[in-house]
Amino acid sequence: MALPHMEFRAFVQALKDDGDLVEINEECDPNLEVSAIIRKVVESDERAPLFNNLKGQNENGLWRILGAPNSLRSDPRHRYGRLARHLNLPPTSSMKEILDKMVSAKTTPPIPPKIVETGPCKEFRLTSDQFDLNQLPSPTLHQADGGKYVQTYGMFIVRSPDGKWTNWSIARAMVHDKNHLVGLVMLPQHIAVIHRMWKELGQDMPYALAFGVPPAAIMAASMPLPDGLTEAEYIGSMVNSPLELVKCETIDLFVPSTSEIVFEGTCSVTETATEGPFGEMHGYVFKGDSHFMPVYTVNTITHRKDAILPVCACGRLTDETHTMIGPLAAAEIGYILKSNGLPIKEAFSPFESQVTWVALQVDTEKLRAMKTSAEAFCRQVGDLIFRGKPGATIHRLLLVGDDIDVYDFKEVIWAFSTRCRPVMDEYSYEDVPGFPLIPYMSHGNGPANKGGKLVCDCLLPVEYTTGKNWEAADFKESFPPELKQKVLDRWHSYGF
Ligand SMILES: Cc1cc2c3c(c1C)C(C)(C)C[C@@H](CCc1ccccc1)N3c1c(nc(O)[nH]c1=O)N2C[C@H](O)[C@H](O)[C@H](O)COP(=O)(O)O
Ligand SMILES: [K+]
Repeated sequence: MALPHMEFRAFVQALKDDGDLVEINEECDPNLEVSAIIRKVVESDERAPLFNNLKGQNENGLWRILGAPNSLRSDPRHRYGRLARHLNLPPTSSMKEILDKMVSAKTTPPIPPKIVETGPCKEFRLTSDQFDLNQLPSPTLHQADGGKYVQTYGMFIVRSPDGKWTNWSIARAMVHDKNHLVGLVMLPQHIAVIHRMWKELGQDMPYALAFGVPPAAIMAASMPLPDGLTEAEYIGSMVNSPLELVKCETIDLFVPSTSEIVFEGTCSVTETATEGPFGEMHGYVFKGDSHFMPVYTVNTITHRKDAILPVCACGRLTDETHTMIGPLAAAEIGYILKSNGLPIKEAFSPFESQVTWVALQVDTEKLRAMKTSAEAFCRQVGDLIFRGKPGATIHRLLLVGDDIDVYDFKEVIWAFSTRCRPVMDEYSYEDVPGFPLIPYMSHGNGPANKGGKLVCDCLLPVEYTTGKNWEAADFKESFPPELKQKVLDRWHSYGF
């Protein structure tokens, strides 16, 4: 068996070996019961549930479900262990180490994938008359959802008409009927950019939807990497070995050979159907909130025996939409700012902001050397991020000083609450694209697709000129080192 970051089934085994899996062998109903269990799991950072016995499985075991594939572990020492396993990092890895790994391939040469003849994803093949997506155990995730969201953690594979750019990404999709899905295709996402290219040609867009792909691949699929970049090569470079891909049965695209399940077909560039409502990443489902979205035809399904469908039952904290979308966007945002010469050290999206904020730790010594003003610096950061794609889902950028650990929300909210004077220290952006899925946008007072963004300056004026002129009134900063050491040494003998 391959390594966990390179094969989904090995990844599930690794979770089991870590004691991070609960196998449920009693029959469970994909209509809400499965999702209710997953919801309870992710709201308490419990072990990942593997549903081995679903109502509606077919004779070849199509399909089982793994819930909460990339959510949090309750043990603080292994908090991000499931994310670490996606990248072949130690389960004790910090979020910084995980995100640094995700940007590590920016500076190493791409490693193209290797095409292989066949693979486990080809064990079984079903043509469109041999399956019904409503009969298979497609899960209903929230009672007010508009359909069965079978696609929440699979990877769409689409390619530009000239064949030069193959994009891998996660985008949601629900069952429309026996052989069709309808899915969210929205700009500035690359799946929508490529869909438009096919629309201009007047040709339906070939797609593959691979479930249970190599965990390292699904991480890159969820990251806003640059336009034109082919994730397969990026991931190869990140894991320092070529991904193995196999050709689809009916279209000229390639999928990871160890994928659990592969849907193949075309995405219409003319036909749409109602999509949603869906219990989304910000924690809401608005009744009747559906939109017309493209229809995907599922012509063929290939799969492994007893294949596993990974499912993200998203909503309130903490699931894959929080552990991946915000942090991976923050990683890309941090990289963009640094490569533009700005003095940014770390970037993270706090879960407590429902990943609508990114906190940026500033190297204030370098900042002072810039001899810049707060306004100029904040505008420089805001212009670079809010006018680009990686910032699409982020509505607040918080600039904090060297003393603030952006991976610790207590630190971030302390700096924001005490160093950023409301209005005066905030720089607004009303003329940039907004993220229409945030409730104050989709169901708020202003335009859903435009504006509503801020750069919040949580640096005090002295940090721009002469440097920090305070001591934190806390154990760390308000006592001489030898006294602190004495207290720590004698902590138990005092009686604590
Ligand atoms: C990890 C994850 C990521 C997404 C999504 C999901 C999960 C679990 C859900 C559970 C399927 C929910 C939904 C969140 C909605 C969302 C929309 C647009 C941006 C971010 C989130 N979803 C995406 C969705 N994107 C849509 O366009 N469409 C989607 O439906 N994403 C985010 C998406 O994968 C990232 O933005 C990637 O950067 C996209 O790749 P790209 O930059 O276009 O090459
Ligand atoms: K991507």
